[in-house]
Amino acid sequence: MTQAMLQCLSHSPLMGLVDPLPETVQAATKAIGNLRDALQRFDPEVIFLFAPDHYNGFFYDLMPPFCIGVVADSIGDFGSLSGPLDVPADLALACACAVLDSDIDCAVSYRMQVDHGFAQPLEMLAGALERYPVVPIFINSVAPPMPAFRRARLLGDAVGRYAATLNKRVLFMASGGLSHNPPVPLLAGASAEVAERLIAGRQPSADARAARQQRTIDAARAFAAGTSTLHPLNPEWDREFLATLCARDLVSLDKISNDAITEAAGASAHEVKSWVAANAAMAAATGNRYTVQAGYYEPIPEWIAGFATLQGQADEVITKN
Ligand SMILES: O=C(O)CCc1cccc(O)c1O
Ligand SMILES: [Fe+2]
Repeated sequence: MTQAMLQCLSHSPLMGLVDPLPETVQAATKAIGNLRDALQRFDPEVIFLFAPDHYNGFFYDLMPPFCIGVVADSIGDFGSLSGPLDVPADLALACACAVLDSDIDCAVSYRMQVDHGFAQPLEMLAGALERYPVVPIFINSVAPPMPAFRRARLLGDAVGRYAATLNKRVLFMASGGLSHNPPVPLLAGASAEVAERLIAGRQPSADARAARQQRTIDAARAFAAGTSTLHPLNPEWDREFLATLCARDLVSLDKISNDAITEAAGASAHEVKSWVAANAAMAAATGNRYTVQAGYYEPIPEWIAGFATLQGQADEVITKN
C-alpha cells in the first residue's frame, strides 16, 4: 500500500534578508505553515525532492540535465542549513535505475552538493535537513542547454511509477520558481572570470561567497525599488501555470519552449520544471487520481520571486502488486 502527497513551494534566499511589508511576510509564512502542518500529519516515509541548483553544486565542468543524489550534503549558502541530507542510498540508487529503465538518462552522484534550492524547503517544511529520508533529484534550471518541460514531466513520471511500488507514504516535493530572474550569470557572454566561476567554481573563498550574496541582496533592493533592469515578474504567466497544474494538464506544457519560458517569465523561471516533475510523479503514482490546490500566490519583488505554494492529495490509497 502506497500513499502519496504533493507539495510545491517557491524558494528565495532573500527571505529574511530583503523583506516585503509585514502583511506579505505573514501571508507567505501562513501558507508555508499550512504545508508544514500537512506534511507533519502525513508523516512521509520518504520525500522525493525535485529542485534546482545555482552554481553551488553543479558546474559546467560536467553539467547533467538531471542527477539523483545517493549521498548528498547541503553547502549552506545565504545562511541556509548546511550538512548531510538523510538519503536512503539503496532506495535512491534503485530510483535512478528505474528512471534509466524508463528511458530517462539521469546522472547519479555519491557526493552531491546542494544549495538553498534543496535546503530551504527541507528547513521550512520538514523542519531540518535530516528529519525525513529524502531522495534529492536535481533538475538543471539555470545552465543552458536545459531539459524542456516535456523531459521534466517524463522524469517525474518515471520517479512516480517507481515510488508507487514502495508501499510507503511518499511525498513528492518541488522547490523553485515561479517567474523570476535573479542575477545568476549566463556562460554565454560571460567574462573570463565569471566563466571560470561557472565552469569550476566549487568551494569559493568566504570573500567570494559573501560578495556574491551581497550582489543578490543589492539586486533585490533595486528590483523592489523599481530601479532594476532584471526581467520583471510575470503574475499572469504564473497564474496560468498554476491553473494548468490544478487542471492536471501537464502535457499541455510540452509545447512551451525553453526560449519562450525565458522570454515570458525570466531566466530562472525554468525552476518550475521541478514543479512539473513533482506533479507528474504524483500523477504517475496515483494513476492520475489526485487533486491539486494552489495555496498561495503573490509576486514578491523583494524576494525576486513569483512566490507560490501548491498541494496535492491522492484520491485513494494506491494498491499495487
Ligand atoms: O543563488 C543565487 O544567487 C540566486 C538566489 C535566488 C534569488 C531569488 C529567487 C531564487 O529562486 C533564487 O535562487
Ligand atoms: Fe532559485
